Amino acid sequence: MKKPNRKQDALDYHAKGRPGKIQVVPTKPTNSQRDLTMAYSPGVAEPCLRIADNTEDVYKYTAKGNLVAVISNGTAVLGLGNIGPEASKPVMEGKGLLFKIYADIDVFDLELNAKSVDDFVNIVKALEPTFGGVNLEDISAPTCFEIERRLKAEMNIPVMHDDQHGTAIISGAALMNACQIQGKKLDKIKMVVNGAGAAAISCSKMYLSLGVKKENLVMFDINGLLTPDRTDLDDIRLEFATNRTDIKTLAEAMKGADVFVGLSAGNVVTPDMLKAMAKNPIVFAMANPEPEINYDLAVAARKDIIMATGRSDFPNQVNNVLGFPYIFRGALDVRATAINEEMKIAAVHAIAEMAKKPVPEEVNLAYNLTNLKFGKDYIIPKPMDQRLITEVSAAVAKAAIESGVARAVITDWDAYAEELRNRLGGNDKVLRNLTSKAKQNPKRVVFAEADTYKILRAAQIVKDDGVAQPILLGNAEKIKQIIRDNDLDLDDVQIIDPREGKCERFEEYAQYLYKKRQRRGITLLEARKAITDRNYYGACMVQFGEADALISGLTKNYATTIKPALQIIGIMDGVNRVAGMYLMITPKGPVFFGDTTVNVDPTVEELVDITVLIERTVRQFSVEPRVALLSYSNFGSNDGDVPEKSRKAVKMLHQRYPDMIVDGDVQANFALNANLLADNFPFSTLNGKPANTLIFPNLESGNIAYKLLQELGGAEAVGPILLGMKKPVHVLQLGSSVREIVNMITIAVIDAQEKEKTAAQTSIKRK
Ligand SMILES: NC(=O)C1=CN([C@@H]2O[C@H](COP(=O)(O)OP(=O)(O)OC[C@H]3O[C@@H](n4cnc5c(N)ncnc54)[C@H](OP(=O)(O)O)[C@@H]3O)[C@@H](O)[C@H]2O)C=CC1
Ligand SMILES: CC(=O)C(=O)O
Ligand SMILES: [Mg+2]
Repeated sequence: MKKPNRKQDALDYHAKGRPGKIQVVPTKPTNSQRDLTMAYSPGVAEPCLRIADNTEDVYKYTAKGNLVAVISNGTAVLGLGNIGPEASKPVMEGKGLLFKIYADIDVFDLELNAKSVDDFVNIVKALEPTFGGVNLEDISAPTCFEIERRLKAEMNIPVMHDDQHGTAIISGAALMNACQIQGKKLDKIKMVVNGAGAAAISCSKMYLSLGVKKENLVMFDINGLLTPDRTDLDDIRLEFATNRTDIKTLAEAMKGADVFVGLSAGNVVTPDMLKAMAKNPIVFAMANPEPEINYDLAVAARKDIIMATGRSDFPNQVNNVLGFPYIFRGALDVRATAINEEMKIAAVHAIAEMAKKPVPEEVNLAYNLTNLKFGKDYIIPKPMDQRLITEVSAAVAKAAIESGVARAVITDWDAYAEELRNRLGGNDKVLRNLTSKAKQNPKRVVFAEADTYKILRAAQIVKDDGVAQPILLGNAEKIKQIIRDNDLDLDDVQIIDPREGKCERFEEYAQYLYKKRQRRGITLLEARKAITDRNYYGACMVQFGEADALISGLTKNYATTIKPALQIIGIMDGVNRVAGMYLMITPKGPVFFGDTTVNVDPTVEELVDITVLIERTVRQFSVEPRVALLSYSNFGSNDGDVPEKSRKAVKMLHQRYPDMIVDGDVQANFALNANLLADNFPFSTLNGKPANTLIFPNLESGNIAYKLLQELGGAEAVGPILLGMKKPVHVLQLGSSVREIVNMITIAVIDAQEKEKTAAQTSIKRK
């Protein structure tokens, strides 16, 4: 089978749109002359003078306190080696991205042309006024040890070489837990460490401090076993030299070993080596991107193994990503002058303990798993576990205070935990959760416009990700040509050409349409012609259970696309109309908008129907709906047909659905600002939190609002999500991007899952 072109995907991911992965975003208003006067000269002079009087005020008036420098010279980039500072930049930008999404820390990545210790140290030291902390990254041993030692001694902000200490913390926690599960004692285990670089040395020191005995640890570098008689070793490595004379090779060392730790290079360990290890072995193959031994090979070699890698695509990802965002978060929040041993050990224990607690459902969902629990395949928490920020950052901050390196004190730990949770926002999380939900039960999705590159590209992505099984409708030759021209891996995907005589279901579908519409003026001839239209054919496939969902609309207008689906499939029982909704991913979090696509000027009853449809669907996305019916007035403050309509609809909703959190008429700013609402309208049933579901009084306002937000507010629009159809049909916006199509396919799969669930419940009730 042809391999999907993932290398090209990775290149496109970095190159498309604005090149790279991060940008700088102003945090203050900049929209008037007055704003600019304050942001720059003359207003900026005021904070300058305050800071000149009291240097500590730099934390008060600038971004320093939340700004970390990720600094590398490119000499040991992942396991790729000394590839230079420019080539290390994607990794450092990636690290910046992770700092931001996991701990809301801003990062400048700095790639230095500085190989010698002196050059490197002088540059970084001079940067102290700018940053709240320094994360050294991918600097090779032994230079990295001296660089870090000097910077820690000579700087007054936290400095941490993450490959050393981040890795030591995470793998230390993993080792403690793995030993507990395998019934091994840290002070008894026999350990083989492959690699004697930054990560391996520092991890080994951590293991010794956790109880591993030095005489039970042997270490290898590229030239073999570290022994005292080797003349090429510096003092740091000589510390791990062994006097054992019975072993020379890695294979020999592995015989009877309890634990293998790899921080070296990919594919240097064989299944036979694992077979020679002691009972219940522990293998951490942490080289990136290729582990020392492939995960599948390792678990095939030993049934009793605990196997971990640095990668996210296998169980037990032992990777420093689990630590650095939260360690720096805790250190910054108490303005620590250093990241000391106490803070590191606190992080080890916080991470290890977290793995033993029950796993929140959203973590299972995020990883497409059903029952993650402490055990061989779950020795440490998953990177997407949102408890990490509260558990690890708080533990680190506490240890900083207790060990005397904090310059700020936290007393209200509950408030701090809430502050940490609020830092996470909820944006990409919603999309990630939707993808995970879709992957749990992928569905067959038929594409009416499969003869376009964008659709095929999206089909490739959802197929690769296990979100959906695509079915391609269209001219088979043309589709195959596009697949070939673009090196796509869709050869094994079903292609159907709906032209007469080219597919077996054609006549059956034509007869079905004819029967449904014969009293609405259609002839059999016309029905046959209609079925050659892929929107009719696709709708029939869904109606007849040959596909679970239909996606169309990329090249045709909305009305043309939706009409065949309405004729063939029709609307849901108990529902009076269809409606359209968008999930808007805004800088302040996700908000649902409706009706944005179908009903031009709904009556009060229609507005009630639309609200109910939307409220139910929002629930299906695992979000508790808080619904506001918007207008230009607040709870009767203005007369007019529009506010009157929203008001009446809310009254009916309150009567018919007393449990629904819904209110209106209300202006958008009040609906979205909980404080403003509480101050002015304390009686509102929306009080407490901002609304997350906005119902517009008519199509005009809904459509204009979402398009404005998309174009001017930088929001991502996921949709239009068509609600109320009997079976899943979703209509793309004309000219949607591949990302938008992928999002819609995900929505369609979830829709199919939910409809399947409802059908099953209905059939149980009937029985
Ligand atoms: N999972 C995680 O979180 C992390 C993983 N890593 C991974 O660990 C590896 C090392 O990183 P780092 O310590 O920063 O880099 P360094 O360059 O500092 O160290 C690499 C070490 O590996 C040794 N080595 C290379 N090839 C072999 C081999 N075939 N057999 C034995 N030893 C070998 C080198 O030997 P010599 O000294 O003789 O050159 C050196 O001691 C990388 O693959 C990196 O991706 C690093 C940090 C975190
Ligand atoms: C994960 C990491 O920091 C590395 O592989 O270098
Ligand atoms: Mg690294």
